[in-house]
Amino acid sequence: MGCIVNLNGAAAASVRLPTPTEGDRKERGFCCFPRRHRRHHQFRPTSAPTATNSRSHSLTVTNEALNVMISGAPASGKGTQCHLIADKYGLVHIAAGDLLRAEIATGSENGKRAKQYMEQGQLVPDEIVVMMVKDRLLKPDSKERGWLLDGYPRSLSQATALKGFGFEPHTFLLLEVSEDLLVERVVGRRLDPVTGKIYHLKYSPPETEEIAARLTQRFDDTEEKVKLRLNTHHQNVESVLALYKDITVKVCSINSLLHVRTCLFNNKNNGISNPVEHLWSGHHL
Ligand SMILES: Nc1ncnc2c1ncn2[C@@H]1O[C@H](COP(=O)(O)OP(=O)(O)O)[C@@H](O)[C@H]1O
Repeated sequence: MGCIVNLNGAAAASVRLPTPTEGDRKERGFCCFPRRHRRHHQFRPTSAPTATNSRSHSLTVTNEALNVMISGAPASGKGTQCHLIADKYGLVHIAAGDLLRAEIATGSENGKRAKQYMEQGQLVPDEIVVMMVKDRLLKPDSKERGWLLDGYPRSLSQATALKGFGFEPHTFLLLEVSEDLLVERVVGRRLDPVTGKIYHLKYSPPETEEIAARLTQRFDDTEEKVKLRLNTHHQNVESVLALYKDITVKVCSINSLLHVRTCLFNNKNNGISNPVEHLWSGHHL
């Protein structure tokens, strides 16, 4: 079994962690980091250590920050999970799509080129994306706090490029949701440009007429474009997985960190042992 890490943040790397009992795991949501990456992490807990079991194994303190990659199809719940995970561990959330949209907003040549690909639901060429992500990962906050890289890599060449620059994740999270559900979520998804809140016309409608009137839709959130993006996603994820297979954790249809923890805990041999499709309510995009 890999290194046990409590995703509830109840134990810190600066203490000797108890070996969790079965009951501990169920109650507090432990997850397993794959054996190959039984590295020494410095996790930043959100609460004080509580466990004082004498049967202990140690996590040596180093200055190494936690580095996580997360991948999932459009509307698979990545945004929600990223917010929760980054918040929990104090990680810098770096979303490739956000970096690209920011570039588009500057009106630069790279931004204009990127937009053409994004409108087609295609991957933006590596020469634009790779350097953008690399530069962001090199910023001091990413190095100091650790990072949660969202939506990158989406191809083997992107993964290999990042590896070549010396960036390696400790774990690769893959969210898996059925295609029908994804299309429905994407097509009904709306953004409130004032608050930044995401709504769904059917599952999570705006609270007032005033909010409803100002909602916007992402230019690539149409059925046609999401299907293109889904195809691209499925084609590319397999090759990326090949590179990270030893550190991949698959998570099915989740809508809260609790469910991520459940899936992480139940993950065995990189397979899916706890599909929680029924837990998905569709209310959290
Ligand atoms: N790593 C990447 N490589 C190439 N293109 C990307 C990458 N990440 C995002 N994009 C482009 O930006 C678009 C929007 O990405 P994103 O915001 O992550 O939304 P989604 O998860 O819905 O695809 C993608 O459809 C793609 O065109």
